[in-house]
Order: sequence, then C-alpha cells, then structure tokens
Amino acid sequence: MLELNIGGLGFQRPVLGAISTRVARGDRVCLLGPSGVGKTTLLNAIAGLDRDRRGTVARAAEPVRIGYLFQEHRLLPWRSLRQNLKIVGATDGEADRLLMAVGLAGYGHLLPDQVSLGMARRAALARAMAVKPDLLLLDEPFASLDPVRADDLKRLILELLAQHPRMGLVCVTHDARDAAELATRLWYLNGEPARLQWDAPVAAGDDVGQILEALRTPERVG
Ligand SMILES: Nc1ncnc2c1ncn2[C@@H]1O[C@H](COP(=O)(O)OP(=O)(O)OP(=O)(O)O)[C@@H](O)[C@H]1O
Repeated sequence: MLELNIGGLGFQRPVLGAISTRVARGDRVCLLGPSGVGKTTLLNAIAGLDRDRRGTVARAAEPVRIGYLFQEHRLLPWRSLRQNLKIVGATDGEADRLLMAVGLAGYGHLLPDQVSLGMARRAALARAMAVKPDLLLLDEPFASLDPVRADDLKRLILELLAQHPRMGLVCVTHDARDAAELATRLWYLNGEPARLQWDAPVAAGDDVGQILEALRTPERVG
C-alpha cells in the first residue's frame, strides 16, 4: 500500500538517515525508539507533512487516504466536536456514529476545551477515522492518560482495527505492552541520524519486551 524511501531528513540538523520500508494493507506497525529520535518526524514523512524539512522522501504511487491522530488533539477550538468531524467530510449520520463509537454520544455539541483530554483525544481519533483512512497514524495515543483511560482507548483502537481489517496502522508508543497488543510489525528507530534498527514482523508469542531490551542494550545486538 505504501512504500517509503527516505534518503535523509532533518531540519537544522539531520534527524533521519536512510530509511526504506513499507506498510501493507492490514499491517499494524508499532514504532518505538528513544525520546527525540525522530518518530514524529517519520510519521509526518509518511503523512507528507512538514514541508520545511530538508531531505528526500519518496512514496509509492498508490493513493492512500491517511487519518492522523497527532500528539495534541489539534481539533479546531472554535468548532464543536461534531463540526470537527463534519469539516473533514463526515455526514451528520457518520459523525454521530463515530462519536458513539468512541464513547462520545451526547457530547458532540461541546467545544474541545469543554471536554477532558481523554475525550478530546477520542474525538480526534473519531476525526481521523472520519476520513475513512487506508492508513491510520497514531502518535503516542496513550500518553498523559490514566491507566484506565489508556486501556479503554487501546480497546477502542483494537475494535476499530477489527472492524477495518484492511486498514494499515502506524502507532508510536513507548510501551512494549502496547506493541505486544497492537502490532503485527515492529519498527525500532535509533541512532543519529536515526535508522530503523529493527523492522520485522511480531509473531504471536514473541516477547516484545525482550526484543526491546535487546535493542536497548547495544552489546547484545552488536
Ligand atoms: N519542525 C521542526 N523544526 C526543527 N526541528 C524539529 C522540528 N520537528 C522536530 N524537530 C527536531 O527533530 C528531532 C526529532 O523530533 P521528533 O519529534 O520527531 O522526535 P520523537 O522521537 O517523536 O520524540 P518524542 O518521543 O519525544 O515525541 C528533535 O531533535 C526535534 O527537536
């Protein structure tokens, strides 16, 4: 579905080195790596955002519709949750169904700053789904949520993936448990400039924690 060839990418300094990878329909990739290594930069490169970057990014020609849940919700603050979904093309019925799916039935008339962070993030997830994405990008969707809300959101994402088995996913997370529950494929971004130190499928029963531990311990991965 999507082939990505980055020849190098950065801003004032290089952030990403040479990266070649692909996301197939139905792939669920979890993207892990140290803080500040360039995970969001890679997600933006996939989405075709950040025109101010320096470097080269080539994508395969197949047109893909991308839904993006940014780290911040980035809902339009002067529009209700419902209008935020309609603005990206949802009909009234679709907006209502999506808001219900993310547990926000009855809250659609509220503005983003009238709801909690977790609710705003769920609304932003509904907006990402409202574009009927072939590929869903999630940037640390569970950050700053309490464990119960994070778990609820993870279950919701798993439900959406089950309902849309051909949709691809790239999800940035710091948590091996998220990766174990969500991923069919693991990317580990590391180095300066950063490369995909690990790009491999996760098989059922693989211990993602152990894979990450090995990646974080340089002498064990050579
Ligand atoms: N628009 C920009 N202009 C200049 N530098 C940037 C820009 N966006 C990111 N950077 C720099 O690129 C580097 C990688 O940032 P990025 O946000 O991609 O990392 P990350 O792995 O997502 O970090 P975190 O895990 O903390 O969210 C950082 O040093 C950051 O300061």
